[in-house]
Amino acid sequence: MSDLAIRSLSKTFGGVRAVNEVSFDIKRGEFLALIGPNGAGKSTCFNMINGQLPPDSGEILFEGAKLNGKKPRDIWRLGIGRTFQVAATFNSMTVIENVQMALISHANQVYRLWKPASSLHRERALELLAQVGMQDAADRPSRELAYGDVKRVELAIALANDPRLLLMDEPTAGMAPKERNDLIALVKRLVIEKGISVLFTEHSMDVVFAFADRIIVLARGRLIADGDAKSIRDNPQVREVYFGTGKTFQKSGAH
Ligand SMILES: Nc1ncnc2c1ncn2[C@@H]1O[C@H](COP(=O)(O)OP(=O)(O)OP(=O)(O)O)[C@@H](O)[C@H]1O
Repeated sequence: MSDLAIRSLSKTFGGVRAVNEVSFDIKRGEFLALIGPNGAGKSTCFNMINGQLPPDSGEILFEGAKLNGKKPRDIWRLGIGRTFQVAATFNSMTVIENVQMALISHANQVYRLWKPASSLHRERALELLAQVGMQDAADRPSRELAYGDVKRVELAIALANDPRLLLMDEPTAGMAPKERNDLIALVKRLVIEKGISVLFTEHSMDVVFAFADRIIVLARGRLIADGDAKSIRDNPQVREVYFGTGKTFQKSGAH
């Protein structure tokens, strides 16, 4: 069974068909990239899957259960995580406190208990920080972190919820090429180790072609291609969409 099945998903804003009859699947443990030029409908697609935006029509099935109409919190509780822009309180806490907060919140959601102890979940938080290579920064104030390190902590926070599917909308936005590569390599390793599925958008084609198991391409709301790196690179329609907007697959960070 596929983890996530998207069936004929559509969304219109005014006269714009932002997402137009889009269908695709994600299998368990798959690292799937969603690409496409600006305005292709990627964010709209993400926001329908995570419950922020109701679809006009179509179905979203997670492990066979329908997600349409569910609230973001309920979708999150079902095991679909996402990387957020960090919370307003992020800078006022240490790195480990931020991860502990996420663990406390997860425990509260799942077991309905609340124990406001600062030592709570410290061991598990350290484990999560180790998984993203940030254990040595555990007791540093979060406000001192470099941008790439904030992204790693953000990932640890998302993992605190034990997701089976992780949605990452432009996780490397604003990062230098080397940092992008490192973050996506890290996510790929976690995908393999934990057997979770990831749907992500990324503007650097180098990164997408190097790490994604499969790539789906949106253009003007429609899905125009679905395949591995080679088939996408060689797809004439995909090439036209990118060359037509002055973008190439060659440049790192091309957008
Ligand atoms: N809330 C909204 N109201 C009106 N139009 C919207 C809204 N959100 C998106 N759109 C339009 O829908 C289309 C798809 O936008 P979307 O943000 O999903 O594309 P995208 O592929 O994520 O683009 P980008 O790469 O620039 O982030 C665009 O034409 C956009 O202007």
